[in-house]
Amino acid sequence: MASGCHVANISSVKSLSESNAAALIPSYYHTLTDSDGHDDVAHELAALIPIIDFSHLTSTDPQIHATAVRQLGQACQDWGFFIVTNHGVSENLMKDIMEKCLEFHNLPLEEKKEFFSVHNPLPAIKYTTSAPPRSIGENDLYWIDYLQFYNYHNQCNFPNKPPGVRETAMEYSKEMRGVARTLLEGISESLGLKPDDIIEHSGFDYGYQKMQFNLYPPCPQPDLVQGLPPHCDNGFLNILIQNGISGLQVKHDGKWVNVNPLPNSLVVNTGDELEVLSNGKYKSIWHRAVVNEKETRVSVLAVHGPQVDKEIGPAPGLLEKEKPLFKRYKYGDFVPFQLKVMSPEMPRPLDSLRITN
Ligand SMILES: O=C(O)CCC(=O)C(=O)O
Ligand SMILES: [Fe+2]
Repeated sequence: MASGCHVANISSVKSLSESNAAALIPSYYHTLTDSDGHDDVAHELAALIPIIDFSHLTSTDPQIHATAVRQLGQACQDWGFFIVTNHGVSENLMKDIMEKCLEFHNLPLEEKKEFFSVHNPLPAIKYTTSAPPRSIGENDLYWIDYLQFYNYHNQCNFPNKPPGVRETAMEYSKEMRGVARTLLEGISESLGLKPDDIIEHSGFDYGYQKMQFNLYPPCPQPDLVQGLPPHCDNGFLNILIQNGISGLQVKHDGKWVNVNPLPNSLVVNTGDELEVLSNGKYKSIWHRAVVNEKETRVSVLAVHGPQVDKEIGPAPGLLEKEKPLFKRYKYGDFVPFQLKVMSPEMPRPLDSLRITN
């Protein structure tokens, strides 16, 4: 890491936001350029983000199920982003995990610093500030503090503070894995495969899961900064809940679209490994988080991927009829390379896995 890197000297965006020093945001936070600013947001498209009724997907009526599978496939193909309703995850559990997220960020800095890490991209538990999850300390900083923890290889790396977070996070992560599994079965079917094809090929049931507690404090100059820069996520399906404050934007048809929170719904996006397993049909999608002047935005993310030591590639069932567009690779070898800042103008790390001829 460059010695001039600012992130090592910053305690948290939360404390910066709460101090007078925030009145003029330091220039190293100015990452929202004119060409990619708030003006480019296509507000008219927000209402078109697909909504998937999860109860239709799990319906025992074959026709209702088949329609839901078709809608899910269409949503993955057209948007790579969709909102899931009637998912059956308890509202109390969703409320509890959001509260634990906020309680974590409200802990004294000294307590949070136990998990502070800017150097190691994949520690078991990591708290950091200002750096997007895909970088390890650039001089472009972002208006976010976050805690992330991993749950795979039968390891449960859940934090032990604030009190009760462990139990809530364990229950929530189990629920999210279940939702992701059912969605993945539907997606597999939508590709003409057997429901458990993707799950089996990738070792999903023993797969990678990452949880992330994001905090975007109020920002006096929201038009200059970004919470998270444009990026694509790794993994299959990433599930986000948020506290009713807008900020997430998805790139669709070359324009940014606000993903406005719908009460009690889950926001789902497709990640790099779904692009690979679907042999390029369901693209990993660009998104970013912007911030606002008045309110603290909180989001909880659950990322789901293949088994870390498994070699994966386009689903074998698809290759009976088509040529592979991606090389096979071991997921665990690739994850660290995905932890890099990207922009829609740059080739994605995933593109290095493409078969070009
Ligand atoms: O907080 C959000 O709305 C987006 C979070 C996100 O995209 C991420 O953490 O990868
Ligand atoms: Fe993301």
